[in-house]
Formats: sequence, structure tokens, C-alpha cells
Amino acid sequence: MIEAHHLHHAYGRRPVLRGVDLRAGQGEVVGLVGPNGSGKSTLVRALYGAITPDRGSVVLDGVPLGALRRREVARRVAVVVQDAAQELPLSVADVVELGTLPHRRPGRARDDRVVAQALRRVGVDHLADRMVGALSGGERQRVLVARALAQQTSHLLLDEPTNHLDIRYQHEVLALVRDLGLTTVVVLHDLNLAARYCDRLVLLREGRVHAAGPVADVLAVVPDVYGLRAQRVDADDGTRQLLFRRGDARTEPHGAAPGSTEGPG
Ligand SMILES: Nc1ncnc2c1ncn2[C@@H]1O[C@H](COP(=O)(O)OP(=O)(O)OP(=O)(O)O)[C@@H](O)[C@H]1O
Repeated sequence: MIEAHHLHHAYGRRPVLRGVDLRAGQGEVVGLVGPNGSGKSTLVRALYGAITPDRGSVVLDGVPLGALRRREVARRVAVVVQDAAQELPLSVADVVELGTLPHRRPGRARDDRVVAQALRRVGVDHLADRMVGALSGGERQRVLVARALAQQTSHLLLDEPTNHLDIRYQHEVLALVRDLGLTTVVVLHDLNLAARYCDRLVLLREGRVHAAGPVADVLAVVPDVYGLRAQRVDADDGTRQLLFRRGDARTEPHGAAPGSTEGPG
């Protein structure tokens, strides 16, 4: 379980997090959504200790993050963010192997089995010997997910993991993330992907939690936050999707004509 209690953070004098609470229970997938600049990445950084919030605390399985050494955090929390791995002269297998480091004892050989398994699970085993800098954005993104798997943690944080992925891999990666059964916080811009793969959503707006809870409840206030019109569509797998277009913020019921209006719900 990972919890954020009343986090405040400012870059210089500009407050970016203003009293944010978040909780992802064991095995739960929590989607973090919100407009550009609302503080999602900053919150994720605070969750794994990349930044220390000005106020508030992060608690990992009951232990304050500040009480854990970096290596202990890395044994419990894997992170998939856009990072600088692409700049390193490393092969894909090398990058994924970096994920195993928090568990490695000095002098012990690398565990090729864990690396191979992680590569296979994300479907990038055929890329193992390629240089990571020579991959496409989507291939590199999947390699970063494989690195996170190789880290064998109970918690997973992902910041826009579907960035660069084609539509098939967007679904494959998020389905994989779901299947892992880890305690997960995932930043997503695509609200329909968030609705499909998350247990709950947290919607940030200007550094505050604007809404949090079941997917349907949070989606109901989305048009208001983004200033868009949304039409609800009930998919045949039971999930609810939203079609967005510009216009006054409101949600139209399933099948409504574009001009008709109805409050959210
Ligand atoms: N290192 C930094 N120094 C100064 N300001 C920053 C820094 N990182 C982020 N910010 C600012 O903090 C605010 C929140 O940024 P953050 O990246 O957390 O938002 P976000 O919700 O993830 O945005 P996006 O959807 O665009 O990725 C933005 O206004 C951003 O410009």
C-alpha cells in the first residue's frame, strides 16, 4: 500500500501540490488524471522520493518513505517515467538488468533468467541485443516496463506509460500492468484507457484533488475540469467511454444527439 498524506510542494515560489491525499491499496490500480500542469508528475516523483515535498508525508506499507534507504525503496517501488536511459550506450538487456540491481549482492553474477523473463513478458525479447538509443519511442517504452518488472517490486509507478505506444501496445501494456497485481499508480492522459484499466481514479486540478473514487464518479466531473463536452458511450464489455468535443462542459447521455444536453451522471 502506498499513501500520500496532505502533500504540499512548490517549485520556487509556485505551489504545485496543495494538500494532496492519495491512497493505493494492495494490488489496486489507481489512475492519476488531470490537465497539463496539474501536478501529476510532481506527485509521482514525491511518491518514490525523487523530490521531498515541502509538507506532508508518503507512507509505504506503513513505513514513512523518509525512514527508508534508497535501496530499500527501490526494492519495493519500480518506476516507469520518461528517462535518460536512451542516452546511455547500453543494450536493451543491459537496461533491463539495471532493474535487478536493488536485489543484487556485491560480487554476485547477474541474473539472466529474471532479465529474460521480463523481456519476454513485455514482448521485447527479440530486441535484447539492440542498443537502447536506436529503438523507436514505443519499443523503448516497453523496455522501461520490462526494466520495472525485472525490479520485482510490490509497487509500480508509471508516468504516461502509453506515450509513444501504438493503440495495440497501449492496451497490451496496460493489460499487463493490471495482470501484475501490483499496487500501482499510473498517470494517464487518455481517460478512456484510465476508465478501462484502473480500479479508481484521482483527478488533479491545479495541485488539488478535484475528485477521487470510482471511475464513473470521477469521469462524471471530467468535462467540467477540461472545459469540454462529453458524450457517454456504454461499450459492450460493460465499460463506459467518453467521446469529447469542444463546447460547454457537460455530459450527454448514451446515444444523445450532439445538440441535446443533460447534466453529468
Ligand atoms: N523541475 C521543475 N522546476 C520548476 N517547475 C516545475 C518543475 N517540474 C514541473 N514544474 C511545474 O510544475 C507544474 C506541475 O508540473 P507537473 O509536471 O507535475 O504537471 P503534470 O500534471 O504532470 O503535467 P503534464 O500533464 O503536462 O505532464 C507545471 O506548471 C510545471 O511547469
